[in-house]
Amino acid sequence: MTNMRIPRIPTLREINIREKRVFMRIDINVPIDPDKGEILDDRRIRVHSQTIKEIVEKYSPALVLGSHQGRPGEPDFITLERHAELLSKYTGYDIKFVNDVIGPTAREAIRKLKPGEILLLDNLRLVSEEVIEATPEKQSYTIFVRRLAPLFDAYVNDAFATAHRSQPSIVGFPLVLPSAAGPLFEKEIMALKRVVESFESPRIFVLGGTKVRDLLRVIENLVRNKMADRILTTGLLAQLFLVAKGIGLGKENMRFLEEKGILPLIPKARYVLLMGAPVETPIDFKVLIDGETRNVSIGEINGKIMDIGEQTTRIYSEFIKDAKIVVMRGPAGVIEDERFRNGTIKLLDAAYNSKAFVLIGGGHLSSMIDESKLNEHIHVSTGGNALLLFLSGETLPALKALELSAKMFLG
Ligand SMILES: Nc1ncnc2c1ncn2[C@@H]1O[C@H](COP(=O)(O)OP(=O)(O)O)[C@@H](O)[C@H]1O
Ligand SMILES: O=C(OP(=O)(O)O)[C@H](O)COP(=O)(O)O
Repeated sequence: MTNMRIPRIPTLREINIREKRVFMRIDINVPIDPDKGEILDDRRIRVHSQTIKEIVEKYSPALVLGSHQGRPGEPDFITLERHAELLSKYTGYDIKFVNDVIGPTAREAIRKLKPGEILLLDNLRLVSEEVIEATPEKQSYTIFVRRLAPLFDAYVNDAFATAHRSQPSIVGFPLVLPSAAGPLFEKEIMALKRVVESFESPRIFVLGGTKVRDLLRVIENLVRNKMADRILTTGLLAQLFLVAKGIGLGKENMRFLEEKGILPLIPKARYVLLMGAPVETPIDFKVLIDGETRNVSIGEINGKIMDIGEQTTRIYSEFIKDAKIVVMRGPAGVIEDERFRNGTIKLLDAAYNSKAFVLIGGGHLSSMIDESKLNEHIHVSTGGNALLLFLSGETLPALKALELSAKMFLG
């Protein structure tokens, strides 16, 4: 058991939304093809469709949905028209769409909505206030919240993947309306609780990908909170730890790590090792050399590291198979190239076949999941950074706002 505290969050069982007017924040922010503007992966839309259906069937509210998509100025900042079509397809309900957020057209559409009907507002980040982060108190006074809140009886936050943002649609409404976490948010928290509050061991963290700075922060907290028995490193994180241990990776990989801004993190990596972080590093890699792939042991690395090697994959898989808790975040290799997916696929296979409770987070890793192999022991989180920050011991603003809301409205 760790000493992390999870705030008490109000759920839909504690507020009344039956046939009420409800604003529900969801996160259907999905990868978009930068040239065509098309949705590349709709997993988040499919997952949210489940909970939307659940809520409508159970409570029949006049349900208004809000989500962001991308960030202003980025190619993935698009309107939500196509998202509404997909939500209709996956829920089987006619989900109305309004190309407005807080203006007269949106407010009229919200007023007209009847119990049992569903409306999706346009991209919430079309309102400039939505991209500013501030305290819940401050956000509750934004024009965004003041325009919309009077039209609703309750607020529901089902956007776990945005729980680390202190934006009006996440933290402003809970201070002015009776609020609760939605079913998906609750499910995500239950899965995280299982990891942070469990006594079961061994607990294995399989950390890879490229977000090395964030991962070091996570590891530091894992050590402080005594949460991990082993941390199996892959991706660029593994390369950093090997360099920190004084193992040469060859010029090409060192140049790559330098370009990615990873070398300045060496002192921090040495610090977490000295703190006693149970970090394991690969003993071999799949490399790309003169257009050819080769499996090489550390100590004789030549070429660009692209994936963990066969021996490492085998040994890591054994650890995963014997674990009681497994948390996986970030792919083991350059999965965009199918020649370098083997490590990631095999580690996921070990997780499907283990008896452990498995928590999988992050977009790239989730895109490698074989959905036919999932079972009740595996939780695929919609969260990326939210999950990571939570596991690293930080208080997520969405949780804090819901906790404040419970004190204000539920006593
Ligand atoms: N050895 C490696 N060299 C370069 N990139 C890597 C390596 N291993 C993994 N990656 C990259 O990591 C990226 C995904 O990492 P990240 O964004 O942290 O994952 P997620 O989307 O799950 O949060 C992929 O684009 C993949 O190519
Ligand atoms: O995709 C998201 O987070 P993620 O990149 O951590 O998975 C959320 O929708 C938050 O988006 P943001 O990082 O633009 O605030």
